[in-house]
Amino acid sequence: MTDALPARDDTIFAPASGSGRAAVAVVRISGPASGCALDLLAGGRPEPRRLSLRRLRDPESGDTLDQALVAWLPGPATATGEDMAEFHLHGGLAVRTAVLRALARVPGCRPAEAGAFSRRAFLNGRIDLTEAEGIADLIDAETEAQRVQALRQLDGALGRQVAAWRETGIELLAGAEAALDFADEGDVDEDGLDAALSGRAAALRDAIRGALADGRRGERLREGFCVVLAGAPNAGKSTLLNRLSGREAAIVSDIPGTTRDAIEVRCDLGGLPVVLVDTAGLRETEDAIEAEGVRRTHRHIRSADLVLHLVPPDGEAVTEGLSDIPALLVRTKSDLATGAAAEGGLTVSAVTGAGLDALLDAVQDAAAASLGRGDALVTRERHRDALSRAAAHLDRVAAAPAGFPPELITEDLRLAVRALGEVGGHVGVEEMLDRLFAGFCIGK
Ligand SMILES: Nc1nc2c(ncn2[C@@H]2O[C@H](COP(=O)(O)OP(=O)(O)OP(=O)(O)O)[C@@H](O)[C@H]2O)c(=O)[nH]1
Ligand SMILES: [K+]
Ligand SMILES: [Mg+2]
Repeated sequence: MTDALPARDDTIFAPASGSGRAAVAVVRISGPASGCALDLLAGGRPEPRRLSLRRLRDPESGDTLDQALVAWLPGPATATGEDMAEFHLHGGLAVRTAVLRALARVPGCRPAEAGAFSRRAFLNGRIDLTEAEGIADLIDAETEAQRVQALRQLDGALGRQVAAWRETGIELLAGAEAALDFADEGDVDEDGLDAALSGRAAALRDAIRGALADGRRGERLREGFCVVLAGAPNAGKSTLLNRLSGREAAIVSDIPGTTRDAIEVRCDLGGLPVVLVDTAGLRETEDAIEAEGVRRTHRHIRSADLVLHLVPPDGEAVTEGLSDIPALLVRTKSDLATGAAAEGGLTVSAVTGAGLDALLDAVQDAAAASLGRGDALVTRERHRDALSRAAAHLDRVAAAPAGFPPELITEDLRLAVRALGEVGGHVGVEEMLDRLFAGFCIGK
């Protein structure tokens, strides 16, 4: 899997649960001194992989720190691949602080930095990079669809697929290198191999490009579907934002030009993450600060997934800069509207609440169409970049004309395999080639 790395001889510990007051707080330890920490604090190592009740004592003073459930998890079949221990403490701040202070005095133990447990799990080959990212995303998941997507990645959906593609790439590379080595000896039919090779490279390229052609919905789901509220000053943008988010996030007044800085509110719409952005009203203005606000509004509009274009009863639609972005016309302040209803769009009143459910349904539908339900393979720009490079190299192999220098073909295959390896964090190609060549039977 990963290249051999020197064993880490330090032991790390950290609270694994939140920082507030709670019934239980979990402290995890990983590294060679984990067992020693149990010896010193809990009077010994209990039966492995079972929670046992122990009195925890300060190793120096002998004072009781807590009555806690402790677990002894000898490596390497642990989350990090190292010896581990867990303390399930009473969740008060003073208990936690006392135990962490005692652990810091165990020889070889030190507090963990952020992500240190997952980092060790990766370095010890327990998880690949995509699974590490899945853990991070699962912890950050705020909505149901994000949870599903993170769990799928943690489960290895992306890692396994890319590993299979990489395996195919390595086979192609091994075949091409063998052809290169033995071409002059007449053992391998070079032309036959070329045709098969370019066909297989094209198939691999197509599979990768197929996964990339997903409308970036995995990335969008991590970031949230971005809905920008735009329109003329006093159209009622801030009032609508407050109403939709259920809190007074933005200042509302009857003075046009109230909002200058964009205000973002994250919300959960039927399990989908949506970011609502209130913006400065669009108009020509002499006020330098408001003008900067308007420039920012245009920037937000350009990066929006959906624009809610708000128009009050007496107002006109602002068209400038809105043409290429998916937009929904929203007629505001319907409680004030007199005369015939205007044509087109949705009609709402932030004051009476009329039309808000229909508006939320429309936004949710747009978000669902754009985000999917967490079944995307690619969830980060990092994956997209590496996979795109792999596909480009395979494309060159597939398109190479007859008689193309075989050294260049193998180089492109090597780079494709390397790019695929980056996704899971496996970059050492040589050792895999050695293994493959060892079983590669050409009789030499
Ligand atoms: N009657 C009624 N008044 C509304 C409604 N929505 C907003 N208003 C009023 O319209 C005025 C402007 O509202 P804002 O929410 O500040 O408008 P805005 O679009 O954010 O304005 P700027 O930030 O200046 O661009 C305020 O006095 C609001 O109380 C509504 O649905 N009905
Ligand atoms: K206003
Ligand atoms: Mg406003």
